[in-house]
Amino acid sequence: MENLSYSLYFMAQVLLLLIPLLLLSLKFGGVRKNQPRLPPGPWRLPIIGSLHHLFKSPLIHHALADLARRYNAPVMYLQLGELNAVVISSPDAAREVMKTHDVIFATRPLSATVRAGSMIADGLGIAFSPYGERWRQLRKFSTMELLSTKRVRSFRPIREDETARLVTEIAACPPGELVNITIRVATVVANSALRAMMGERFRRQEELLECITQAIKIATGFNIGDFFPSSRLVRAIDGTGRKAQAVQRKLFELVDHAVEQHRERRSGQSAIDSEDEDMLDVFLRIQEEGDLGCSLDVGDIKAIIVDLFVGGSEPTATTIQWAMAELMRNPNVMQRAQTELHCALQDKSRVTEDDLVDLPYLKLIIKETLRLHTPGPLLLPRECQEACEILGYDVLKGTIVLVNAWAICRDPKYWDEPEVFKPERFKEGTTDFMGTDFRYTPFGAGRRICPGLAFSLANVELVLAMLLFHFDWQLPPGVIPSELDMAEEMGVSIRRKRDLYLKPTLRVPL
Ligand code: HEM
Repeated sequence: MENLSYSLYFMAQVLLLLIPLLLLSLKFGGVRKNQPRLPPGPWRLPIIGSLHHLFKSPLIHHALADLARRYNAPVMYLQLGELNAVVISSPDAAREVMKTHDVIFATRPLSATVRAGSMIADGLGIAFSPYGERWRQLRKFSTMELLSTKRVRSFRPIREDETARLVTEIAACPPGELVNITIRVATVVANSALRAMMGERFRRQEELLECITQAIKIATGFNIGDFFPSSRLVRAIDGTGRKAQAVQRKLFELVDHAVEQHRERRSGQSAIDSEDEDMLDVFLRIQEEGDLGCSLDVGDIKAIIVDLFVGGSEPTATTIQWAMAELMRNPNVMQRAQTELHCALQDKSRVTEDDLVDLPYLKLIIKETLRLHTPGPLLLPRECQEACEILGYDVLKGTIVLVNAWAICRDPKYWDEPEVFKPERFKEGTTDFMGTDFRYTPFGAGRRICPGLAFSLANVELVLAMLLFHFDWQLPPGVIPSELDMAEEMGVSIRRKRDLYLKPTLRVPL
């Protein structure tokens, strides 16, 4: 009897507990109907969310491509610490982000590392300025004054001089010696870019390059503080913010120094011919003339120069390095490219930029290289400024959006034999770099598309043409083409993990 009354009492307790739970769940069920329909994604842990899934590969674009495949999710939701993120892995979804809703996604997120750097106090430059009037003015200034076709053409003597120096140095190597292509190419691209930006007069070039290397390491490292922006403790333990600040300060001090050098030179001489101006000259002239329609202070100048140099040099160099590696792995393609060059140049002893127009196959090689080795595999992140829908899924305001252009460029749904290097695939059709074919967006698309396209391609085409015209190339002894190491490593762009060494044989002396 005692047991029975205890059981009744227990059941009554359970019922008493269940009724409110039932009511709550009914209420909760009602709310759920109005809850956002988030895209699918991997399971999450408390606090860190989906972060642990990213550690499955040291290359984040690989890890994200695997997850998107596993969850069959062209639009995939991830909770990265305190941040909401959505990863885009299909051309249709990419079109919605970079075309249909371009304005909503035209701002970039500012990570805790970037916020911590003094960058913000000095000016955000083009890449980090939020979408709006200020960004529009800076972008217009850059595209019309610094990176226009006319301006890029005016840097032609610099490019031809630097590439001629590269050929002379390689030709002077003892016969049979292996040449480190990775370093040679990185140097020629950095020197061309620095001369175009700051002229030949910049005396602290080595210091600047070292500082930029540091900045790249910090910006591309895995900084746990970036995922917990509200936690001072995590940021303090992480310590990246302090390092970023120190490097940024040094970087800006060096650019300040270059600005001073330019000011001194300008004050001591009459107007510089527009053809002879480097980018800093253009900045200072426009600042003096004051006809930009907006203020341009030294902070802006510093931030833009750093943007252009940091954002532009490494992707340009890695494109050339990957192209050389692919040509060594594909001797037929190499032979065809060299035949095209020698036919187009006939008896000439050097390549000039005028010759590049007659090299359609070389241009196909560059396109194919940018497909297989998309330098910015996740483009540059965007931030959702207003809740919206992508392929029927809700994307919340403040969500970080990553477009996995690398995964789309290697997806067999959109490319025939995607892992094979086949420049001919671009022969037919109209796919170009302008971001209108969302299967292929190595330079991004929409309002934020890369403004350095012409500047970059001018370098890639000339350096490649010179290397293939003046030399024949062999792999190191014992390495066969199909076994050439193609491992990747994360930098500002996806670069080769190990340097590429090749043996040159001089074919056409300069
Ligand atoms: C092969 C070489 C290059 C590749 C693959 C590349 C790729 C990209 C990509 C994917 C973006 C983001 C686009 C988006 O969000 O839709 C970007 C932005 C940018 N790139 Fe490049 N880039 C290259 C070279 C350059 C060069 C040479 C410069 C300058 C001299 C440059 C300057 C910039 C700047 C300033 C932005 C930010 C634009 C903005 O936010 O409005 N890039 N680039």
